[in-house]
Formats: sequence, C-alpha cells, structure tokens
Amino acid sequence: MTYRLENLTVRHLAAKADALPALAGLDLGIAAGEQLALIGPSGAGKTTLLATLACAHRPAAGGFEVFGQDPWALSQGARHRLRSRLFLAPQTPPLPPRQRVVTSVLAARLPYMSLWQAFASLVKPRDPDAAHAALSRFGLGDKLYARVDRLSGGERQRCGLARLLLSDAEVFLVDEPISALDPTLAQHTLATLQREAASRSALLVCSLHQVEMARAHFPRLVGLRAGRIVFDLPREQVSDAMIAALYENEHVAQPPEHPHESPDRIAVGACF
Ligand SMILES: Nc1ncnc2c1ncn2[C@@H]1O[C@H](COP(=O)(O)OP(=O)(O)OP(=O)(O)O)[C@@H](O)[C@H]1O
Repeated sequence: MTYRLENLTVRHLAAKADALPALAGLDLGIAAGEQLALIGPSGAGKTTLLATLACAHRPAAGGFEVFGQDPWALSQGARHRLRSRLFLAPQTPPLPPRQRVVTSVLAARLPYMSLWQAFASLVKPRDPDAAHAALSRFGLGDKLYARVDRLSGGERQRCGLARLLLSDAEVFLVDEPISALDPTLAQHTLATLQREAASRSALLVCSLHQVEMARAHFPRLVGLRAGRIVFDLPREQVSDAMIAALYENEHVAQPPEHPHESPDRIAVGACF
C-alpha cells in the first residue's frame, strides 16, 4: 500500500475554533499504480485530502502513512525527500507571472538538483527540449518561451500539468485538472495524465467536478461529502442514486430580498 489512512481527522489552522474538521474519520488505503477519482460537492474536502496526501497538511488525529512511513514522525529533511516522490498539481498552479514557460515547467526538476544546478537553471534552462516535449503533450509546444502571465487560465493549468511529466514522482495528486478546459481538451488532458501514470506505474488521485468523466475514465471512485467518505467503490458499483445522494441539497443560498438601499438610477460604472 502506498497510502494508509486510519480514522484521519484534518483541521485547517485558519478555521474557526468551533468549525467542523475539513476531514473526519477517514479510512482509506491506496495501492501503488492505482487510479482513483475524488468526487463530491464544493467544500467536501477534496483539495484538503489531496494536500494531506501530499504531506502539506499535518493531520490533527488518526493514522497516516505513505510508503510505509508516517511523514510527520520523520525529520524535516527526510520528509522533504519523501515529498519529492509525490507531485501535487493544484487547481491553479503557482507559476511566477513574469517567468518564461520553459523555466516554470523545468522547475519541476528543482527538488532533484543541487543548489548550484538550481540557480544555474534559473538563468539558463537546462533541458528546454524536455520542457517542449512535455508541453507538446498538452498541446502547448508553441508556448515554450511565452511569459506565464500571457497564458490563458486553461493554458496555465496545462502548464502546471506539464511540470508533472518532468518530475520523477511516483504519486500524482491532481486537483481539478480540467476545470478551465473545453470538453475536447479536457478529454485529451485527462487521457494524457492517465497514460503517463500508467506508463510509469504511478499512483494517480484526481479530484473532478465532472462526475461523468470520473465515472467513464477512473476504475475507482471515492465520494466525499462534508469531510467524510460516503462511498469508495469500483466505478461499476457506483449508481446514479449514489451520485444523486452525494450532491443532494446542494444549493446556493438566496441573498436577502433587500440587501441594501439602491438609488433609483445608477450611473454606469458607479461604485458603492
Ligand atoms: N485555508 C483554509 N482555512 C480554513 N478552512 C479551509 C481552508 N481551506 C478549506 N477550508 C475549509 O475546509 C473544507 C474543505 O474544503 P476543500 O477546499 O478541501 O473542499 P473541496 O471539496 O476541494 O471544494 P471545491 O470543490 O470547492 O474546491 C471547507 O469547509 C472549506 O471551507
């Protein structure tokens, strides 16, 4: 087993003292090479779970092991080395805006470089061909030398995923990788991610709002709601009724009828 979670509770440091934990009572085992989709309504805890699996959140209680070790019992150096075996691709990748795409993508290799190599690579990219190949697999080969802040949201998202291809990670933790993509690109991007994970026997955990994509492409589905696992099943066993129950009563709170006094006429561009 790559991951073993037992009765795990995770709280956000910034959460109010009386807030419910972001994750509670989670039992989950994930084997090497598995491909698993995390689904559930907004606020269910998908991002928190991915960050926890990436050893970015320290659990408040319960058992947590990755590669047979409790990362939080390790020294900081050992935990850092362990993290370099995991790749977390956030929904909005934190790419420095003024950087060139090539440098940004090659930054995926920083954890495997010496300090000197890392500094040198910021001045002159070490392996632009590898960055180009990774970007091309997401249809972005022509953006190699573009500035990151000139990319569209969807291009930026795929740029973050190209980083993943360049890492040596054995675990891919990917948060809503297709949220900014049109349907054709979404299909292509997900297929590329899944092929890459399969070709290097990497474990892939991917959170998705596109439930039908999750059901069509992932062999195992974990449904989260309010920080708890509602189901953890092979996709054939996930019924429409289970999906409906997972998302039941999801509604947007209606604003009060008279939120504030407005003048009869509002000037265009008026600012209150
Ligand atoms: N930095 C934070 N500080 C405090 N509470 C947080 C923080 N991030 C998330 N939460 C809370 O933790 C819970 C789980 O949030 P999380 O972002 O993991 O959900 P999610 O399923 O990924 O949602 P979405 O689909 O909207 O991205 C929510 O109640 C959220 O308000």
